[in-house]
Amino acid sequence: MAGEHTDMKRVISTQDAPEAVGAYSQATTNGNILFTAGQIPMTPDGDLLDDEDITVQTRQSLENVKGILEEEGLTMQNVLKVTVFMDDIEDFDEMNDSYKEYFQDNPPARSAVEVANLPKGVGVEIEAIASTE
Ligand SMILES: C=C(N)C(=O)O
Repeated sequence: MAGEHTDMKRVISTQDAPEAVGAYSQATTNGNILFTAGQIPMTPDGDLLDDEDITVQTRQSLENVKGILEEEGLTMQNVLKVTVFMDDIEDFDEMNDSYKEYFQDNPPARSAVEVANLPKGVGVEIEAIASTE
């Protein structure tokens, strides 16, 4: 039947990424595809790295993405699409250098954009869409 849904939405929760700082889940999946929330440079213990340079902030954001994927038995190789939000596009090269550490071969599609402000005053926020297969 058209519009029939066979896979239910499921919320993913892990201690390997920071708790949500607002009304959202760390990630959701329907069993085929997984969406992470935008990950900011906050450690799983809740330490905010907003004063660190973009290299460090990018690494922590991606460590959080990685932690969420690992909760589901996935790796960064499962990632299909990434969106990187920065509060200053001049940070692009620095962000990209750290980013490359996580996606060496066949990197996912990506959009990288400057936005006016990010939650908690951080410099970067990164979200990912991954295949669960
Ligand atoms: C940090 C977020 N992902 C949010 O506030 O939606």
